[in-house]
Amino acid sequence: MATSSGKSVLFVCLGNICRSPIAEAVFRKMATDSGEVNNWRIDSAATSTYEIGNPPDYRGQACMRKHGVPMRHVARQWVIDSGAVSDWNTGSSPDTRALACLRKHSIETDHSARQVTKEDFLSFDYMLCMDESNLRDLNRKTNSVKNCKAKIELLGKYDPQKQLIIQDPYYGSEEDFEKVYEQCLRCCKAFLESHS
Ligand SMILES: N#Cc1ccccc1-c1cc(NCCCN2CCCCC2)c2ccccc2n1
Repeated sequence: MATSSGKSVLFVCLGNICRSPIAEAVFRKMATDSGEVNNWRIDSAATSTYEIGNPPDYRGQACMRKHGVPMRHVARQWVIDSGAVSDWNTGSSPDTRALACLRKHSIETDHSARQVTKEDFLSFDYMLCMDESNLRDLNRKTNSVKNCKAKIELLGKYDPQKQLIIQDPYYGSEEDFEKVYEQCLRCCKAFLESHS
């Protein structure tokens, strides 16, 4: 849950391995560079169960590395790989101070895809999705959520170049991931500026 002065944004797409992890990483880097990252809770999720637990698509990771944008969405595997000697924290996320340290040194960390939960609708200020089918899926899910807090919008609504839809690059090429990156750059910049 974000602090009272904090704001929160959940980026959403179909599988949470292509578009929304890129949007999350781009927004986090912008918020970090502008000194505001500690005011924000930033996350990403899927409308589907297609890829739960999987890392971001390798084409998206390559695109992020090329642009020097650390990709975070630290997963359980971070704890399992480090192999805690105790079982005190099995299954929990890494300590936020550890995350901050990783982030500060632009150390790339793992991401594991997750599906949007009912709690997300109650705890995020914004749920920003990529295309009309994400919007339909999210709005349909709100039917079973009482007093939804989140403002559900297309991330493309913030694009100064008015490209409303961020197309699914899953069956696409490196260029299609580059286009997703450019759109996320424009939209996240405008969204951050209009909410700072
Ligand atoms: N669906 C669609 C679709 C339609 C047009 C363009 C792209 C996609 C597409 C397809 C994916 N996985 C292949 C099908 C998955 N299986 C579909 C039937 C249920 C069992 C799972 C994606 C996976 C991750 C992120 C984005 C994806 N996007």
